[in-house]
Amino acid sequence: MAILEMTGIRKSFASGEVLHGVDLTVEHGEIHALIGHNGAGKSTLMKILGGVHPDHGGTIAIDGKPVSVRTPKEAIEHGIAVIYQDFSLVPQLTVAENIALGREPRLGAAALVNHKELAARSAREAARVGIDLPMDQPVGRLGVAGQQLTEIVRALAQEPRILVMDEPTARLAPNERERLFAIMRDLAARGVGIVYISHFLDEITSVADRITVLRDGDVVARLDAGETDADGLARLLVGDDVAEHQRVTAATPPSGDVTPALEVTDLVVAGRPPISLRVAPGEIVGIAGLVGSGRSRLAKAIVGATPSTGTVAVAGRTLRRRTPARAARAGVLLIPEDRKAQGLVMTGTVQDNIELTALGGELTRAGLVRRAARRRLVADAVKRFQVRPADSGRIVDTLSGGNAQKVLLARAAAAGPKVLLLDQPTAGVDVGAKAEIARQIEQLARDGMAVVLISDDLDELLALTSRLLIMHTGALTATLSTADVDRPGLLSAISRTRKEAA
Ligand SMILES: Nc1ncnc2c1ncn2[C@@H]1O[C@H](COP(=O)(O)OP(=O)(O)OP(=O)(O)O)[C@@H](O)[C@H]1O
Repeated sequence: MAILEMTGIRKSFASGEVLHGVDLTVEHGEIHALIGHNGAGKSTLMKILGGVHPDHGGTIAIDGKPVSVRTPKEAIEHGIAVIYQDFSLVPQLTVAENIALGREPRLGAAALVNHKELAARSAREAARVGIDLPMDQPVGRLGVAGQQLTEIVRALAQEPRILVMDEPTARLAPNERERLFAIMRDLAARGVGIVYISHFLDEITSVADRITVLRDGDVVARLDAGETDADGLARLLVGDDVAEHQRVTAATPPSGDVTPALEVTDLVVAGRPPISLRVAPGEIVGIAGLVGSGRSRLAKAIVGATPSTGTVAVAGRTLRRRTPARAARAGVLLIPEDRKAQGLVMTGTVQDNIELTALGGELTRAGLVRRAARRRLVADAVKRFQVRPADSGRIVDTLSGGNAQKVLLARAAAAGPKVLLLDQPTAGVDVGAKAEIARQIEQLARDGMAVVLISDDLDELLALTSRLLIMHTGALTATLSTADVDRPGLLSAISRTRKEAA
């Protein structure tokens, strides 16, 4: 008997019905992948299972018995744990406190939390699944990968019978991903039913047992993982004409003596060795490394979002007293990894968000044509980055995760900076849109923008960049010419630097 059966699930929002009678069955010990394009309805279906959207049609049965899952608490009582795509952590609380959230050990009958017991128990729960985390740090200070791992430990600590993971690897580096797969296989071997959402199609064919494909709120295919490969899945997802992962002619940096768009000299961040780098106008430079290698931190330091010493020059002019606002005015923009905390105003419309950075530019001075010009600019950005629905009046919080990510990119492009620092720009974006975003990044470079691309997606780095910088524990350990390296070569460069530094 199946551990989970969702039957005829329907769900509507004010904008209309987004799930049109979806069936999903998961067996004991099965890893079941749920895939589909951005906005297909995957997260909505899993939020229903997690008790977040009580008003839905259809039924849910566990071990053949119909159950009511109308609140998150009911979901937990039925042994359902859901790891959401955009985290539900409390940034001010420590890692240990977040892991124990809602399950805090009490001191006697009093309402006081037993902090000592809490810290010890959370550490035990993390150790049991082989995840190493700084237990007494506020979770808001961790990078996105650390936050993702905290969510995973928290979910596993509930010892769920049904575990849902909504894009758990979108923000993890390759080594962390492998660890998570080992955990998943182990849980499955113990009979847990796992629903796994991911846009990494090659991961899916290797880790999942069965696959359900959603398109616009309908199930369009159900198959065994062994029946297909990543290309086959890509075709199922978006039709026949996609799945281009080949090299998009990497932008060639202009030859001769051009002033670099970005010149970083002896940048020292958190006491690590000084870093210098130059990026020419029209060049795309990639930064690869493991989680914790200091890539995001370097990007933040360049725009002054984190303290550093050394100099940063944009188009030959040194930035004085670096802050993100000054850096943006000088023409260098960072699109951070954490779209919710640092990137987007979730309660604002798509229009509001895109204007936010585009303002301050020429549009504010354009007098009468201002409003019309703005509207055109936003509509153009929405179209270019394939935001769905293509409605600039939509509140960002009601977009699917991948579409929110596209708004962030559209906004950056609309601002027209000289230098764009992109930190994991396609995390959570489906294959079709990914290829389109790659084309847009390429186009921005062709138009003369310098791009620094931080990514865990090695194929993306290989397809788009002309040079690759490898980082490890805050230091720049190698520079490779992309033309001279392939995927295995890049992987080994990333892990080699780890051994050398150890
Ligand atoms: N709170 C909401 N209000 C209105 N519409 C919503 C809300 N939440 C989701 N939607 C809409 O429901 C549809 C399905 O979204 P959902 O987040 O389930 O997609 P998804 O398949 O998980 O996409 P992604 O891969 O981008 O995460 C989208 O059109 C989205 O805009």
